[in-house]
Amino acid sequence: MRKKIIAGNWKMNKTPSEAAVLASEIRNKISDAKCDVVVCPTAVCIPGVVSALEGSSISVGAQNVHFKESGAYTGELSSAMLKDAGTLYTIIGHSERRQYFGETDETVNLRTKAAVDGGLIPIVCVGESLSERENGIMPETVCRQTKLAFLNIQKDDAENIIIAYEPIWAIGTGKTATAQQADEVCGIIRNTIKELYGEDTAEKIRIQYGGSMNAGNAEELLSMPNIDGGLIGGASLKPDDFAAIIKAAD
Ligand SMILES: O=C[C@H](O)COP(=O)(O)O
Repeated sequence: MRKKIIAGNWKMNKTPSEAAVLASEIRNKISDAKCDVVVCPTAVCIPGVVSALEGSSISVGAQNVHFKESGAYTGELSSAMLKDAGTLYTIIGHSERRQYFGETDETVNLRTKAAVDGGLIPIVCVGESLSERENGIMPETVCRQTKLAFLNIQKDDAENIIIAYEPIWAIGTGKTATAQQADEVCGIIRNTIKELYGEDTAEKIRIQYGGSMNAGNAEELLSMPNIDGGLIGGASLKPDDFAAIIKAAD
């Protein structure tokens, strides 16, 4: 039985002081979660959020990580920096990074390796666009993204990586994949992991769904056999809604 994992991606929202308040509000609402809970604020908010959540069971994640350890990479953050600041997870390859910041399957793989080597748990995002789905190449897209993200990742490390399936057409649109659609794709991703590492790894790895998950639809999505959690955008900024999603996961 895989433990569910609910992660909030706060994206480019909240100032450091607002983020610390939000973290405290969330902490007050979910003291007894049975699933893993993660919040991912912007990098500048990490120290305040880490301190607001100190002593709680909620972990902090980053929204990205660079693949080099240090050097002339203006504006970037290494695994070591994030780890030292108190983060345990990092999102990698979110579709917004792929769409607006030139993220490729190759850089997603480099970042994934750097995160693993630096002791961070990657949350690797994959997902098809609407036109890929409509043209019948959704399976090819998610298989390719998954295979390339895991290139040169050892089996022992692979099983700890989290994969987030996020159909681009469902992100921030209010248009959720049906539970059946989401489960089907998470199953395709799990099969890809089985091809790469074998059945035991495929059974252990956790696959989240992300894309307009909210308090109303979380229970159905999270009850599906291949969905092990959620990567939540908008609803993770509302403590009551985020708490309701965590309750649905428990
Ligand atoms: O990382 C989170 C996803 O992009 C989902 O965002 P959303 O819940 O606002 O649709």
